Amino acid sequence: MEIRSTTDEDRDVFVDTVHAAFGHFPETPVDGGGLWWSALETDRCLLALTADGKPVGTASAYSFELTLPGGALVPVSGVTSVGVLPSHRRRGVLSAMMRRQLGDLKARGEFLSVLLASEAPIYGRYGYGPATYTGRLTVQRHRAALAAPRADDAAGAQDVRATRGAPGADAGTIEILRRAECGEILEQVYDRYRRTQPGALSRPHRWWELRAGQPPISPAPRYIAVHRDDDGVPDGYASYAIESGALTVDETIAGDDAVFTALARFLLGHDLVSRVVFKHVPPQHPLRWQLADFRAGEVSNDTDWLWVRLLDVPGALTARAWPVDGELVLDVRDPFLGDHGRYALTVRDGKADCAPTDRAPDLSLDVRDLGSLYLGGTAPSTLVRAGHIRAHHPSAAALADALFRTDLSPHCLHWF
Ligand SMILES: CC(=O)SCCNC(=O)CCNC(=O)[C@H](O)C(C)(C)COP(=O)(O)OP(=O)(O)OC[C@H]1O[C@@H](n2cnc3c(N)ncnc32)[C@H](O)[C@@H]1OP(=O)(O)O
Repeated sequence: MEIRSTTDEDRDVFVDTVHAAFGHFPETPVDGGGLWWSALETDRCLLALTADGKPVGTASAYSFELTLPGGALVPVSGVTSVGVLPSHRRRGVLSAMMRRQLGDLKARGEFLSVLLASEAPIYGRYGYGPATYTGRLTVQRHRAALAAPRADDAAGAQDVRATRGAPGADAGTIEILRRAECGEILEQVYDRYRRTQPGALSRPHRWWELRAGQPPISPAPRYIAVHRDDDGVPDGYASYAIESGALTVDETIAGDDAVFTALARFLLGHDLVSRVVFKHVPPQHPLRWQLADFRAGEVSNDTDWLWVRLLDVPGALTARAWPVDGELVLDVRDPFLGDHGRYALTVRDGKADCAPTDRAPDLSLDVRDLGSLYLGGTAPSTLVRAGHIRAHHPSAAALADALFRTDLSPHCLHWF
């Protein structure tokens, strides 16, 4: 079997092979763009071919920027379009492609790779661990009143007042636009948002230009509620559609919590719908707590989203910011790439130094588990309790929890 990168001439073969691997028939072109294949970077696509030249496997990667805890923006590969024809599965084609791809990424000097997994059992063996999580919040519209905030209530004991639809309750304005009327507003608002949100990925201009991906990028019909601040500057949007009595929100992008609340209040106030479904709500999002009736919101589709793979442990650990000072010795195994390293992580004033050491380890872990911890979305103590990470003394897990924690939970809602 041969694995080689593609050229522009291979594009149709590559896309046909991906479709066949996923059990789809070839797509007919969509008027005005919208094929997410259009954003593929040909030189980052791999084809696996049999000895007689038949294409049987595909893998690719997009060039994104990832926001780390503390706000550093780093280049990452967004692995995608991974597929093997049903006729050639379980013969090691994927493993061969992953080995080639990880080698290529390291050779490019990248220290992180990310992906969205079609099935959870596939990618742990290649060193990827689930690192961000997401869910869907469904709110019954007739129970959707938001509670008034209590933080500034000096008495501290007043009853919750329902404020749904209360005029002037939120600062700024909301305008409903059609997708085609939005110009570059969505791209600009999204870009400002993702730079401050750990775990968020850039959406390169090319994606918006080509209308690649899912709403609100794609040409699928959607209403867009654009929020503007008191100076008229757009600082949030929600993309949504109404069908069969349900208002479904693809994504709510907000510069801060107050803008999110204003958009949520607007969406929850719609007549003629029985429920409002917010997709991509991260765990512990305050919206659930803002409902006057806590049980009016039901969380479903609670699942992993972004998986992270460290390609260079010191490079990755020194790139993110750290919330407290401390020292931790990590013994990290990377079975797929045959690597093993022991590192002293020393954090001072938010920055880490990470150097090889032969000191006794605090934690022993697989690189996939380090991927899960890296963005702060998974507590080390959880993986110790699960039996995946070994803590060598009683205080190791608590120390690691304090170090890996982030002020803002990581979240990613880009689909690729
Ligand atoms: C980032 C993305 O693009 S996600 C999309 C992934 N693609 C899909 O889901 C499309 C449909 N599925 C496929 O195309 C294929 O089944 C693939 C790509 C998932 C696997 O390709 P294969 O060539 O069969 O994998 P390969 O033979 O290299 O398997 C390697 C190991 O993974 C295991 N494995 C592969 N696929 C799966 C799976 N879906 N579930 C559980 N284990 C799996 C194999 O059993 C094997 O285990 P072993 O090393 O212990 O023997």
